[in-house]
Amino acid sequence: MSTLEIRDLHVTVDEADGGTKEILRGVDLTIASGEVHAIMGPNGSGKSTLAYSIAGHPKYTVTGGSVTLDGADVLEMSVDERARAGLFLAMQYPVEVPGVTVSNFLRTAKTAIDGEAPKLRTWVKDVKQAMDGLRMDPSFAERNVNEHFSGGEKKRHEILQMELLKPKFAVLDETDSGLDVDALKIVSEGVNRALAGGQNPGVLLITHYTRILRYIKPDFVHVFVDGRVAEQGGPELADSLEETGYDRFLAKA
Ligand SMILES: Nc1ncnc2c1ncn2[C@@H]1O[C@H](COP(=O)(O)OP(=O)(O)OP(=O)(O)O)[C@@H](O)[C@H]1O
Repeated sequence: MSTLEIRDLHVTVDEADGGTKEILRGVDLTIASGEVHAIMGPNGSGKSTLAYSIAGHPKYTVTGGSVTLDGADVLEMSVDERARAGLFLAMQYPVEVPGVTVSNFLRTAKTAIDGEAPKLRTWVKDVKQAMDGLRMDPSFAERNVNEHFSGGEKKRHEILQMELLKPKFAVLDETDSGLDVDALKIVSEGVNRALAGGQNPGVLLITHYTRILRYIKPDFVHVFVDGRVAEQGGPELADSLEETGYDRFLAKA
């Protein structure tokens, strides 16, 4: 059983004109193994900034608060130390890695995270099984990471990574964006397989739409407004947001 704890997190970003802007203004969130937490909120409320801050993106400066994984200070860790500690972050805009195939990338990542190369025979089987589950053509493994990937291919590739790297905690930023109805189901099934797998990960799922929550059942829903959690509840909160929108939170902010 692991816990990812975010306490009173404040984050600023450097703006192009040389100024700084505070985006996260005191985020509190605790995620335990096996829990799915959905974060919903209006555009620009800071949801992706939270994901980037947990990932250690250099553009975002933590000015206060803490992020700990089983008590260890995540903010003190380098980006690769965070991955080795068991954090996985699937970003809204993944970068292209020309010259590195999906197959090489996955094996290198797995080796770096586990501290030893995976046994070839089981690894090849695991990759094939995960790709089959996500209905990915085997030729996909020989393509360069994210190069000319369609929106749906990027999302499948992220979930493929999550299934194979077996993190303790996964932050999925808009995994549902750009997916057709069939792909949404396939990708959600991949997340559910990872949730049911031995690692029992905790998941932070950033989304605009409740449709993905029909497939991936959240234990908690957090409404993110103006850089902090404005309200939390169970899955029924997502349904009420669908009907009422964010007006009542924006009025308070
Ligand atoms: N690197 C950056 N430079 C300048 N401003 C930024 C940067 N990153 C985020 N911001 C600003 O911070 C605010 C929060 O952005 P963020 O992307 O975290 O919101 P979001 O809730 O994920 O939005 P969306 O739902 O539209 O994806 C926005 O006003 C955005 O313009």
